Amino acid sequence: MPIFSEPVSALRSRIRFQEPSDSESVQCTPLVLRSQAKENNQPQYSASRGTCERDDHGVTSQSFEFQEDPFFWKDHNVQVIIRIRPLNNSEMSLQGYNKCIRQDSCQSITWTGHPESRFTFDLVADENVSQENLFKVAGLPMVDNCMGGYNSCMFAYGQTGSGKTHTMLGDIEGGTRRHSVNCGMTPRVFESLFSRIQKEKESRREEKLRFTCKCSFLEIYNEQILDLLDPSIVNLQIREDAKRGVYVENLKEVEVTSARDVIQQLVQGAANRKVAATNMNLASSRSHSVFTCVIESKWESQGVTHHRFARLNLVDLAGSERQKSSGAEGERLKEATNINKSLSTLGLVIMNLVSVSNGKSLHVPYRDSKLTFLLQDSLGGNSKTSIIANISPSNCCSLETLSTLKFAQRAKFIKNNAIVNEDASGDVIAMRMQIQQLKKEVSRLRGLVHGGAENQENDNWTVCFPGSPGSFKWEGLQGSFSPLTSNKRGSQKKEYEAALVGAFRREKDKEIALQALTAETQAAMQLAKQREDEIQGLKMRLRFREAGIKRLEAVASGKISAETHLLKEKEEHLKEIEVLRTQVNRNQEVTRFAMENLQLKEELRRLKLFVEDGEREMMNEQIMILQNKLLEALDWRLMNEADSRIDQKGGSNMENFASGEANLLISTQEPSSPWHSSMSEENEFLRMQAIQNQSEMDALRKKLTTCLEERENLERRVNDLVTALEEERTSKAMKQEETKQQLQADLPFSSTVIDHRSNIALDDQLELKTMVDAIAAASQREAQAHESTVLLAKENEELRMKLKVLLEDNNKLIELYERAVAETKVQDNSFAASSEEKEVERTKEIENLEHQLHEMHEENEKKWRGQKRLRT
Ligand SMILES: Nc1ncnc2c1ncn2[C@@H]1O[C@H](COP(=O)(O)OP(=O)(O)OP(=O)(O)O)[C@@H](O)[C@H]1O
Repeated sequence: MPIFSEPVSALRSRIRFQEPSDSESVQCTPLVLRSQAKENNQPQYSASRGTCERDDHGVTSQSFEFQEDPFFWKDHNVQVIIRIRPLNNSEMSLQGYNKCIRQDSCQSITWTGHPESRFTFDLVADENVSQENLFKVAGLPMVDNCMGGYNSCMFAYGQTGSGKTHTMLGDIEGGTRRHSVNCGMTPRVFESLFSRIQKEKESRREEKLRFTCKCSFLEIYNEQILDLLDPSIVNLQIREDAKRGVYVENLKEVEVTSARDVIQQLVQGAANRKVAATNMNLASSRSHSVFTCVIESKWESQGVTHHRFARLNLVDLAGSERQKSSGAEGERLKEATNINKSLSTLGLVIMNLVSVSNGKSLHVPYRDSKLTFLLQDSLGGNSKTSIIANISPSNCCSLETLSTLKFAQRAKFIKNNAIVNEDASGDVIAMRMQIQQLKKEVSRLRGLVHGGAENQENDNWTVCFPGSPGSFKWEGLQGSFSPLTSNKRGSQKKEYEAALVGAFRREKDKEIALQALTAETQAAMQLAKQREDEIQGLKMRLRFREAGIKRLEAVASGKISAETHLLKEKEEHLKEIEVLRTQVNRNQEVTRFAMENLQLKEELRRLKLFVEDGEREMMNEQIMILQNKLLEALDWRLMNEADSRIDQKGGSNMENFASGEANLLISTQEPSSPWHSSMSEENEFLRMQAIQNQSEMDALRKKLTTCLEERENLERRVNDLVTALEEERTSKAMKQEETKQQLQADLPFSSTVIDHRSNIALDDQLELKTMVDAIAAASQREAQAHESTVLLAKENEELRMKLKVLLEDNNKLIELYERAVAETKVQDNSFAASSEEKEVERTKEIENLEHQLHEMHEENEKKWRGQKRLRT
């Protein structure tokens, strides 16, 4: 029953608190009545930790105080609040008052399913918390943040029908909260904002404080951005640049000067929103809506024009839903798919942000959905973000509630880096000043490092951040500045310091390298000098030789005596020895060693420095970090693979989303995705197992053949023995016959003949005994053969059973494989085709094997029967 583009009816159902006559509406249950009673100061009775109340149905529940922490946003940039809505009619008719949650304190809640899980958040708002109370706790501080120049964002998350629109928009028909108790967060925020603006303007009149507020309202429907303030503009594009950051191109911006203006825009935009009836919600938002207001202020102080700005995003997300429960079909189903997909990306972004804040380096897939791309700054960026996770307490929504609680739990760990967006002067001037001051800062730090005096006077500088008009003035360590800018400044300072330390380290390295080079040059010069010395030595020796020759000539001509010559010779030899000795000392090899020694000394010195300066520890740390990164990458891969498998098993994406945490990892499943690779790996694994089974089967077949051969041999042997026995028997019978005949012929003759006959009988007896022994041995052998045949038959049977099990295994594998192949078929047709072919081949092969086995078995049986017959 689509209610599309019906502004009046859609708007009515959307922005008004459900009328009591509506059968599907959330009723003013006793709890709601209690909440109203509370607002009317009606008496309640107190429990130890909160307020204990009993409703008309006798159900007792505890109420806990819902109060803001005034210092929360000083130390935090992300706040997570759980809002429990009252049970509605259909839930009560299905599950009565049975609830899946139990609130334990104003911050903790227990999911009472199996196993019980306890969650802690910044705040838990039970069903008694009114719209006004929620605004005071969550909305007012956000207004303060915006006024202080912080980008702020509030988004409502939760399953369909959990109360997101009620929280963010509520009843806006009446205008502002003065008119309706159910008026939601957005109108209340703007009413408060404009009254603050008015007050500020009045109190700072002399500063010429001016405010400009521009608002826009968009929805992301089926991954398309539509302008709710101008529905004729469709499919808008998100852009990103250094100056404006992330923005929607051509989105209509309307200047607003009062809360009434804003509500007018809200009413207009809400009427254009895609709303439809589902089983879970009569007026279910089928899109994510983002209401943005940019608040700019300018004032003058001490001759400087200040410029501050803040972007306020109020987001009403579409609810996650299970097709089963929501009964989505056709267009609704397509919407639900897109909603769940973008919510999955949101979940993944949050999960990765949490990992990143834990020091892991992961890619955050902001661009995987329009929602996350647009909210990039609000998630892990420059923003103070409040997340309201809406849940239903009913047992009917147990799994969805658990899923929302888990999402909220993760979101708690997101770390944003919110800074005041303030600019004290023009960007260019500020940047020039920044460069100048940075230069001064560098020289100052250099001076510090080289022991120079610290120049405190030049310690003031201004930093401007590209991409936002914000800048801040560095006033030195003693300067006074907003504590809210100090975070950013601190991190910038740290970056500069890190860069500087890096530069100094490099400089130091260069100095060390220079020293090493100088040492090498000195050594080379020494070597050159040594060469010169060597040449000198050689020249000297040459001169000695020449002098020696001349002296010998003189001795030959008798000019000098041989004795004088020898003395002279001795003298010169001694000199030469001296020269050679010095040469040996300065020998090339020795020099090389000396140089090496020098280099080693240098290396040693460097290593000592390395250890002393803690460089070794640093490097170890770096190695550890790299190792951790590697492990994380592997973990991530494994996790993706596991999740892809879960996705596979869990069926459709939407059902998965509602049924647990794994749903948050569902990605677009592109062919190059980890899911695909894990499928291929699984296929590969199955293929390998099939191959292994095949080889095992081959081995068994071989064993079977050997067994059969052995059995045949044995049978042959038994047959031989049986034939031998038969022959023996016949020959024995023949011999006995012959003896008998001979005895009959010889009977009438003499006693010697009788003696001779008795001798023959003795021989015969001996022969008979030998034959009996032989027969006994043959029978024994036959019995043994029989035994081993029985054993072999048993073994055969076992092998056959094993083969059967293997075949069954193989069939199972083939089944698995076929399923995997069917799933990857769409992405890889060629692969599927080849898999099918292989499959057919394998099936044939298995059939063949079965056939062979059957034949072998039959053959065995036959042989066995034959043998049995033979034995009997
Ligand atoms: N805290 C609450 N107190 C009273 N009524 C509530 C509360 N929260 C939600 N409701 C009612 O529950 C019904 C569904 O709420 P709502 O439309 O805000 O859900 P939703 O989360 O925005 O759903 P969807 O994602 O389908 O758009 C509405 O009639 C709304 O008035």
